[in-house]
Amino acid sequence: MITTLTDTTASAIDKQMITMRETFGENTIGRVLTLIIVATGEIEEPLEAAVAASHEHPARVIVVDADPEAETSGLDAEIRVGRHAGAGEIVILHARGDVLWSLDTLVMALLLPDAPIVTWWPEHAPSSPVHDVLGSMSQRRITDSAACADPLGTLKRLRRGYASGDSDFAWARLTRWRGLVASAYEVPPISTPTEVQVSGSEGNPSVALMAGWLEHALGVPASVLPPADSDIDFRGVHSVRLVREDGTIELTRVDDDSIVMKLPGDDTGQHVTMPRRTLSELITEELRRLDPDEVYGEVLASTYSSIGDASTFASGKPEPRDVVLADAEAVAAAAAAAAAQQLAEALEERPLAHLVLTGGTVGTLTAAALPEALRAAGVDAARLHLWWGDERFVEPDSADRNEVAVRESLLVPLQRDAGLPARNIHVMPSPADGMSLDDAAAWYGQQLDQMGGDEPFRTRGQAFFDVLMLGMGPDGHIASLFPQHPGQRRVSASATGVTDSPKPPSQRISLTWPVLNSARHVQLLVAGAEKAGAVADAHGRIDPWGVPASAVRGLASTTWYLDEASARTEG
Ligand SMILES: O=C1O[C@H](COP(=O)(O)O)[C@@H](O)[C@H](O)[C@H]1O
Repeated sequence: MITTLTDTTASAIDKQMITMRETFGENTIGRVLTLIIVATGEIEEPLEAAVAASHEHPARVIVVDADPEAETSGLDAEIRVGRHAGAGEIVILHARGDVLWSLDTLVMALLLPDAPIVTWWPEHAPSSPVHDVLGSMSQRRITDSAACADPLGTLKRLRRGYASGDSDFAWARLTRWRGLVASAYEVPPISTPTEVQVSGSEGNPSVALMAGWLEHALGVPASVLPPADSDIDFRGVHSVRLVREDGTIELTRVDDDSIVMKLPGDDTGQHVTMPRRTLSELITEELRRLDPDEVYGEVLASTYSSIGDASTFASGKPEPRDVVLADAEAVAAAAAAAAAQQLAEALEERPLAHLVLTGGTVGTLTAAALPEALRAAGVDAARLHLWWGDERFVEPDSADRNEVAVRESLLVPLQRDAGLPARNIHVMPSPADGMSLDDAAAWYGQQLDQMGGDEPFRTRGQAFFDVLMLGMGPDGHIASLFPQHPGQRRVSASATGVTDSPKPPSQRISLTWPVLNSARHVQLLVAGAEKAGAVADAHGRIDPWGVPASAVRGLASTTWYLDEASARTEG
């Protein structure tokens, strides 16, 4: 039985499910878990797999089909029970616009009480599943890097954002391979291989993980080679070779259903049935074990042990340019006019535009110049969203707050005179919101992830913010990312709590490198001779650890708005 609800709510969905269950005489007692599937449009294939898995793991399946691009807001739902839902029950949520803001509350209202929660992203893996708004409520988080646009890039991002409880189908596809390799290896006399080779399709994450696993387990470097027979479509791993003193162990996939295993001294080899695994087999296996797969985490970490270089987020983008003006007021006026123009252009292309504000002396002056600049550029403020690059974690009305510094000059006039909705002003939390610093940062990061989708924050090809304004301290810090400060190492979440800030107040919230590097246009707003040294340093190579201001770039442009004093280099 399938029922459709249009423009509905969580409580209406819940009521309808109870009615349908009563009609069918079913109860939820037999359901062992809630499976959340996050998809965009392509829901039938994962749904079919989940229905198949439900025979072994009766589940409530909640499919979240989110459309952040929709111009209207609303929620439609489809409820499937009985033969359309296998041994489970299915709720499909088609969420648009503002509804995405309350996705967590919406899904929470539909969870099975006291049952484990698993979230599965069949495509578009978030970089840090545990920080995703739905991932954060789940014990188990399943991605499929092979189904993403850039599989190896995705795997690296997942490594950055890994938390215990994450798993990926590129790893699950190796379970049988790993079993066979281990049993072949254990045939006596056991000796450490001198050479390890994995061949498979280029850019395939299972191939990378197989090589990583062998290196991790055997302590021998594994080389990755293309498949010997390039005419055959070898998805994933084609062969594994362990060269030992007594001969070579070789396992080679010969077709979709089998592999040939050769042991030292056996040139013919034996056929072993090992069919490629279907999506339903993969999800069924994942649901079988809800405890964390720590080996996956270890292999992921050792495969990409050197991923930590924040400079990768800024590299490959257009070189910055300088605009030098007489003084701080002129800098603020020019930057505000340019930002207004860029926002107007953004609104010609998209329904909403996103501006990130900054604290600091010139940032505050620029914000004060914005209402007039936006009016002159014809920007519809009702379609603007305002964010902050950083905030001091102090009481909400403290003069130390970056938001307080622009309240009267920007926020009040834009709301009063230009129709900026209060809900579009995304103020960072303060201690009065009742959260710890870390929870407040995580909360803000989730607001961003929810609004922007996770993908734009981690890739070089897309942007979420239209204009990002940044002040810079004399030490070269931007937002609250300070030179040589451990706070800037956190890149898995969108926002981070910073303690022991070298500049008071000591507790702050800051956007992180990948998010700061997700803007179309970046403006650095600087004035004062005391900043000339940092300006010169930041114009050198990209060096996030030493000179944070060097490591943020926009996809379309990065402009340094400087007064003459800060632009002056000695000699
Ligand atoms: O503490 C901060 O400082 C920087 C730079 O401020 P400035 O007064 O030297 O211009 C600012 O960009 C940041 O938002 C703020 O929190």
